[in-house]
Amino acid sequence: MLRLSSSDPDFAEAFARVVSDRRESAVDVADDVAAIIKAVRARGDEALAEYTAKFDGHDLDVTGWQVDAEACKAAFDALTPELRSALELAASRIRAYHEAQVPEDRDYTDDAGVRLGATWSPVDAAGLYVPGGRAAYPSSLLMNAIPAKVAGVERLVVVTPTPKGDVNPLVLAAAHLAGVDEVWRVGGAHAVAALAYGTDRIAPVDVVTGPGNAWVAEAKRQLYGVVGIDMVAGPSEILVIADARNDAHRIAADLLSQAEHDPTSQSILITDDTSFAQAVADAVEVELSALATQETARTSWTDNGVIINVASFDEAPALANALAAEHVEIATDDPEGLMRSIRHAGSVFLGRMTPEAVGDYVAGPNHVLPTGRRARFSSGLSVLDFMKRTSFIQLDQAALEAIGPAAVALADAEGLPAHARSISIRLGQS
Ligand SMILES: NC(=O)c1ccc[n+]([C@@H]2O[C@H](COP(=O)([O-])OP(=O)(O)OC[C@H]3O[C@@H](n4cnc5c(N)ncnc54)[C@H](O)[C@@H]3O)[C@@H](O)[C@H]2O)c1
Ligand SMILES: N[C@H](CO)Cc1c[nH]c[nH+]1
Ligand SMILES: [Zn+2]
Repeated sequence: MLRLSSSDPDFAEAFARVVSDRRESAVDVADDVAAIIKAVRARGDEALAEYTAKFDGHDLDVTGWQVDAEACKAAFDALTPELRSALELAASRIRAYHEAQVPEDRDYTDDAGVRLGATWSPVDAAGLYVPGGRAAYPSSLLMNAIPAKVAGVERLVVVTPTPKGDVNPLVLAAAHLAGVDEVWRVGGAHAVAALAYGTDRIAPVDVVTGPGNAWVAEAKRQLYGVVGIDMVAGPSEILVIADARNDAHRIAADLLSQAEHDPTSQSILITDDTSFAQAVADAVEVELSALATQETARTSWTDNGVIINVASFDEAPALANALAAEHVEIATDDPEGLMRSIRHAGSVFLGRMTPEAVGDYVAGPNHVLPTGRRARFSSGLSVLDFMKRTSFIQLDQAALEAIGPAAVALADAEGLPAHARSISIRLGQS
């Protein structure tokens, strides 16, 4: 864990290193991922089976490539009442939030008499990546599938790794609840490549969404263009801005909630109180020792944890904007005031009673969020990621007379006479 203070003479340099040393660039997987994609494109299911044996330790021909709808329903029916109502609460809150994102078509006629507008339509098929390496993620299944359903996507295809061949029943139950059409027991970069190019078994999709580790995130990045993607959602990260009025153990728990995802996850604390900084550092050690995920969380905290002391929270927005973290928790007296100055963040959690983890499961907004500073230019998964917009234009003679001559002039200026002619021929000009 790195301790920094904004009053240190070399702070700017040290902080710049924190900003640039993001995990996805630190873990250099681009070449490995390119080779995996090439193999899946060339050898399809054969390559999928090989990588699954290598990374997940099971033989797909023995354990089965796909989980059928009956097995998903059976898993749902077998849920304890407590888990069933938790899953249903999560699903209904996620659905309500995303239903409000459905865009409206536009259709209007402007002053020149030109009819203009746009219609929204869903993609035909969506590939939903549900992580499953170190932990299983039924919550990510809901976060992927519900907005896709709300958008009106017809074919929902889940890929998820099942290490050692063990399928997580809650993932299957969530697939049943969300109305997923196919569940394939493959994960990693190879699963993303299969969704993009298709194989003999898996028909290709139009868009691949969802979170994953460095290999999954890099595969989506490399395959963008072959297939649509939501954004690059890699190893989790959290920035907590907290004052000394917080309980140190609560803040430590928040930092570790993201550290436990992945050894390359990152947790950062910004505080204006040196004693509180030390109290949180000590509390992290205590909280760590009680975690079943201790090994991963400890590696993440040791390698990528940062505590930054600032003289005043006025310094925090500039630091937060440079970090552009996936999650920003603001546990200060005026969280709203700080949020207004933070422009680059995947999702913001306001106040002392809003731990990030509540957003991971049941708050409603999507937990699939950009990492690796990509909140500078991208947003969390939404209904719009499963839709595209088609504009339309309609003119009559009067409208063409009104705006056509300008188009003719521009076409002539561009040296494109056929363009000019296709307009002028309708204006009665030769
Ligand atoms: N940003 C977000 O919105 C968000 C949301 C949820 C989870 N996450 C992240 O998802 C990730 C889940 O990771 P996970 O590992 O548990 O599951 P995962 O499903 O993302 O990855 C596991 C798969 O990675 C592949 N893999 C592992 N080692 C490999 C190697 N050396 N070479 C090639 N491929 C390899 C294997 O196929 C394995 O099945 C975490 O990093 C977590 O932080 C991010
Ligand atoms: N924090 C993750 C996004 O980075 C989402 C998640 C799912 N389950 C638990 N957490
Ligand atoms: Zn989480």
